[in-house]
Amino acid sequence: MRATLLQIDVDPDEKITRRRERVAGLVRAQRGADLVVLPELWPVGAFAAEEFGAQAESAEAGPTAEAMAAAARDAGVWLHAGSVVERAPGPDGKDALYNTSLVFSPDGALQATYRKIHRFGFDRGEATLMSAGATPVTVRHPSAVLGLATCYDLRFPELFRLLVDGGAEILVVPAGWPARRLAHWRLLVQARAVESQAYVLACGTAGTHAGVEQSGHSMAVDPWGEVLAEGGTGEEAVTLDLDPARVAATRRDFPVLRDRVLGLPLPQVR
Ligand SMILES: O=C(O)CCC(=O)C(=O)O
Repeated sequence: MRATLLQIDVDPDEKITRRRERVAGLVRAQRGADLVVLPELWPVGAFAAEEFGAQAESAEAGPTAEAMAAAARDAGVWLHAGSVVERAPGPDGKDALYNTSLVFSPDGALQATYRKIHRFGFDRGEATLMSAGATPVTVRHPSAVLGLATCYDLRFPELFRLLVDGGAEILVVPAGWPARRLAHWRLLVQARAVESQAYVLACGTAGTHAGVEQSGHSMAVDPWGEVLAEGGTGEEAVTLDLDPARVAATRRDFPVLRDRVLGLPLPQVR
């Protein structure tokens, strides 16, 4: 299985309409890949909070969804199109924003959406402007089950446990990770692969937007925790071959997941 992570430079001087066209062109150039992955919020920029409202769109029929559906169809590839700022009714029926990932099959059909569960920013940015998703999502690709997570989700292993329990073999993580915490990124991507005994495909952005330098360093890690491919800091396509059968083989030969003990009580301070 051939996968390509498209590490996009989110340049605030590039118009979003232009970036959409450019990224669609990059996806179209990936004919022959089995899976193409884009980063988190690449149209607007993960830290461009002041633009989230103006750039919010429908996850099913917005300009990014339409451009990415067409690009996936033209290239004949499965496409994890990263995420967009989705505008949709919240649980109370009022207008809400979500950080929503989109996955397309090669016929251009939207196979899955995933609303980021853990919002980043503490009391600012995404954490205050966006609503949280509440549903872990897995997607059946012809070669493997994909488990979806987004950026800050990487810090929450309990989500990845649920994805593994849901059958995930390849964990796909679009991100807009700051360069300041590159060491955390590399460690967490590898940790999620080792503990899940799964591939992790983690696709970040390049460049600096809203004053936040992005880490780049998109990574593909195998179920043993080995880094198969890693990007630099600029825009680039990181391509690698992976063998989904290695997930079951690793879980069989080193059966850590089988040894989980569930339902333990909370410890009492003594
Ligand atoms: O957890 C981090 O350090 C970065 C997370 C982040 O940038 C995000 O989720 O957008």
